[in-house]
Amino acid sequence: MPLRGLGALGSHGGFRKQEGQRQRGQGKPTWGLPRTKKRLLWMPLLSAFGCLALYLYGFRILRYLEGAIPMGICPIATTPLLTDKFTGVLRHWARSEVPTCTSWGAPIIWDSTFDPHVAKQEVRRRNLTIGLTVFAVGRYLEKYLERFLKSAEQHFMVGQRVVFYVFTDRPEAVPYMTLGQGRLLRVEPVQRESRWQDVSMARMRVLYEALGGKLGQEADYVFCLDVDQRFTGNFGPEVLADLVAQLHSWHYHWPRWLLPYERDKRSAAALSWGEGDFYYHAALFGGSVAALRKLTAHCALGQQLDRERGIEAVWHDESHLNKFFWLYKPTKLLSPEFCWDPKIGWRTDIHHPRLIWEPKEYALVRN
Ligand SMILES: CC(=O)N[C@H]1[C@@H](OP(=O)(O)OP(=O)(O)OC[C@H]2O[C@@H](n3ccc(=O)[nH]c3=O)[C@H](O)[C@@H]2O)O[C@H](CO)[C@H](O)[C@@H]1O
Ligand SMILES: [Mn+2]
Repeated sequence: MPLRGLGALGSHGGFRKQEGQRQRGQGKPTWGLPRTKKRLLWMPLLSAFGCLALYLYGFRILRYLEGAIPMGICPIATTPLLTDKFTGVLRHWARSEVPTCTSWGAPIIWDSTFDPHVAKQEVRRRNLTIGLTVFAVGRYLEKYLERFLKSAEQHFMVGQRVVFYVFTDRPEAVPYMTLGQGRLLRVEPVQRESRWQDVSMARMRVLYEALGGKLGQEADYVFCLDVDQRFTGNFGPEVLADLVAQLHSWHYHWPRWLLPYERDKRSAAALSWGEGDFYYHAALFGGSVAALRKLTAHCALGQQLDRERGIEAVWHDESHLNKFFWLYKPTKLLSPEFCWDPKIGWRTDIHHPRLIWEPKEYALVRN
């Protein structure tokens, strides 16, 4: 439709100009070509221009408009009751345009709603160690791991005791890193699955085992991340809680019925049409060791049951994670600023992205 509109506008404009010139030139057409030929020339030109504009900007405009879909806000009566174990009283008033709490009373952390120093002191006072797990299997290692780790060393839990766990099929290829005091990196070998979907899903079982072993003994809280991203800003203890879920940057404005949950009732990850709170991103989740043991056990079991039935959830581990968070509500949600895709473009509610997606080069890393 817009193309036809543009074409029509073009030919109309050309016609009007011709009329005007004919008057000034006493009836003689000043342009060399007859009117129909000119129209034939202009129409495809303008249509091609319209197509190009739509291709280049149409998608961005749609994304931009999507940002205007209201997300709802936290009821005033609830806000004073909400304090966070790590950051104390949350400044809900600082972000009155976005929801800062869930219906079950969990805070949603946005930029400016917390005082980072309070959480830092709390972690030191409790002498906590924070784990960060990442998988780099196959070509994901060369493509993403070094930048991920360097950015994590720069921005993740700065000044805290941190243990990085890299799970890989080629431990010898993990780049050497100089780490700050109280920070260490462990490399854990894993088997390489042949399908990328299986690599992604196998993380749940591997993490379950690791949390029951050394990782679970060394760390108090753990964050489990995709490797195809990098930290761009301070990612501190304000994100800590018993069970932490990440709002998916592509879906946080969408109405619930549009969210890409697994709908096939045969799958262990299935959610029916009335179910689901938010759509959570599997590229980042975290919590206490005990809570994550429960989460990873649930997802690994769901994936196993599906495999036995010969089915696979639409978004693999992410579908099972969304089912888990529907059944067991997260105690803290992170705004999309904590895992942002810059491809979406500018949004008024995204003030300070702290972790951003790397460009996806599936052809390079997955095949
Ligand atoms: C928005 C979106 O599309 N999200 C889903 C999509 O994420 P992604 O498209 O982000 O998946 P991905 O390719 O990043 O895979 C997930 C993670 O597994 C690791 N990895 C994966 C494959 C591999 O060969 N080697 C390796 O190391 C790596 O840490 C990677 O970051 O697909 C995943 C796998 O189904 C999950 O369902 C995600 O939730
Ligand atoms: Mn990813």
